[in-house]
Amino acid sequence: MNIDRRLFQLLKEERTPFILSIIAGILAAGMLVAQAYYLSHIIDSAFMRKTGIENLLLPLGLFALFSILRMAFNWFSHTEANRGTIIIRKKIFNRLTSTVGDLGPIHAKSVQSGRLSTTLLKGVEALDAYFSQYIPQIFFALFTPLLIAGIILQGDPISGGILLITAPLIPLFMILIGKSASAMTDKQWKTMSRMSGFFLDVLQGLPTLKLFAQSQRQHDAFEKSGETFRHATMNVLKVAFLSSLTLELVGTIGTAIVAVGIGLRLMTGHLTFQHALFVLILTPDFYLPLRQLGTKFHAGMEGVSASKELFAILDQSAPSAVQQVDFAVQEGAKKSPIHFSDVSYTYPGSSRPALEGINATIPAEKTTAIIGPSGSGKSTLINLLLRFQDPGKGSITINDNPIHAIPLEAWHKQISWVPQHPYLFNATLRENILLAKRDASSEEMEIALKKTGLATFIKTLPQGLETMIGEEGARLSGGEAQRVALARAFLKNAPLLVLDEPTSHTDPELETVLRNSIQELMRGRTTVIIAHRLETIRSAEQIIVISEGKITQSGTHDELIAKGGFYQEALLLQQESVS
Ligand SMILES: Nc1ncnc2c1ncn2[C@@H]1O[C@H](COP(=O)(O)OP(=O)(O)OP(=O)(O)O)[C@@H](O)[C@H]1O
Repeated sequence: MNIDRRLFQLLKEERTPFILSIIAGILAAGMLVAQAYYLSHIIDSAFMRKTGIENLLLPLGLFALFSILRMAFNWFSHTEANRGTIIIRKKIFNRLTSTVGDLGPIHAKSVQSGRLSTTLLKGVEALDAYFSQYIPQIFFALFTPLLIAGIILQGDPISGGILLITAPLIPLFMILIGKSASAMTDKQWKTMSRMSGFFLDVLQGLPTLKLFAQSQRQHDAFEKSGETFRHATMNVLKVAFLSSLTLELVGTIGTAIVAVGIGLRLMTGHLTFQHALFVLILTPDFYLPLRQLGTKFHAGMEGVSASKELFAILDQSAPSAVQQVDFAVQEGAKKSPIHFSDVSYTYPGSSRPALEGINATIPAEKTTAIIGPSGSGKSTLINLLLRFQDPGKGSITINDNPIHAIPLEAWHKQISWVPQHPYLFNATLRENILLAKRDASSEEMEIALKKTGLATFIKTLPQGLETMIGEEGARLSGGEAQRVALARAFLKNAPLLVLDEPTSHTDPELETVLRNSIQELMRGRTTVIIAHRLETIRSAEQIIVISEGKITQSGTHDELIAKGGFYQEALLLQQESVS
């Protein structure tokens, strides 16, 4: 993977602002030469030839004009480069978020969230210096010295020759130092993203660490990780300073040689004062873009290192949609059963399938309860139905269409999902509920709140529906969060309902509210529920028993009781625990 080529590809897609930036930068270089010419002319006329002020007015005016123009071109050049960079940043961020979205929550869970967020936010930010500074500087470092050398060569071949001989030393040193700088910046970036992942992990697991008296150990580990990062950063800085020093040295020595040469020829009368001054003014500006290229190279390096992780995300192919069936025209789909035909799924990196040879029919507008021991594959089955992952083998069809041929958004519109631990955003309660239907009317909202028993709870909140509920719903109990998820499902009013029945709420009053809400929600919908309560299981029109990734039993409550096996045993256990 050639990163630079891929970054250039991004640049090519948004080239206009960069072309404008480079043209403006080149015009600014032209203004610089004109400025130097008029400055040397003014000084020569005023001090050597003692010209009257009236004859200096025009050159002074032109000098001021070129100075203003140079500033304007430089400003425009920076603005355009920044504008282009913002467009690229936005584009790459959108591509990344849509790839992460397409890869689904299973992929997001499999990577450290701290590391992922560092890559998405800081990684994209790190591209700034690469595009807005380093790339335009490559062109300025090529063009400006050539322009200046070309002009100096015409009137003073010796100075021009010195410039042309010393100039290549700068890129040469840059290449030599750049190689080790690149490896060090890579290391620094990797250490930083690893440290972010570790930090978030520790932060999220702090209560657990405290309970197991492990917080000091983690603190030490974090300190060690910080030290590694400090070390990596110092190494990068050392190389950057060494590089600056070398480039400054070449520039200064080159300027000094030109100055000595000019001085000698001035004394022997081989050069006019004005021309000598003109060359002396321009010489530092000959080296400046080359030296700046060195500095900007180091600033851009972080972007190159970050882009390796960014492209690694973009390269992960999202599950492919075979043939996009227009779900909108599939009117009958709402009332159609869903068929699982020989479905198998193995998690990436796992040697054992989580589901194997699943054949089942989910009847339309009826309730199917999924039961089975922990780790048997219930959630995996639900994830396949939700298309968080696609089956490795076999197919899931509705109305004769494989569900993965339906556009993902259209499929998700048909489903309400109520997980065990619903995700709540750091927003108001209203915003969290309206996530299901942005344009819900106040009547719809009222009904959803009433049906989930949230209406009474909201009255106890200081700001009612406008109360901020904190990150991951920090201010809500597990039961309240579940009710928010149910309210979302009521608002969405989708024909397919996928539920993971709550297990952990002991308050009998709340349990009755939740159960009644769920029962009402299930009415008239195709429901798949990972069921834990006897009552829910018993009232389901179909029960599917999963064990070790396979369907071991299916049927109604009475049928399964008659057959014996896991269902009957689990039922007996539950009854015993209740009594
Ligand atoms: N992201 C994952 N990567 C690898 N293996 C996984 C992943 N998620 C689940 N598994 C494995 O797949 C199998 C089925 O897991 P699944 O979560 O579907 O079980 P479950 O029946 O829902 O369990 P529970 O009732 O405890 O929630 C288990 O062996 C589990 O270890």
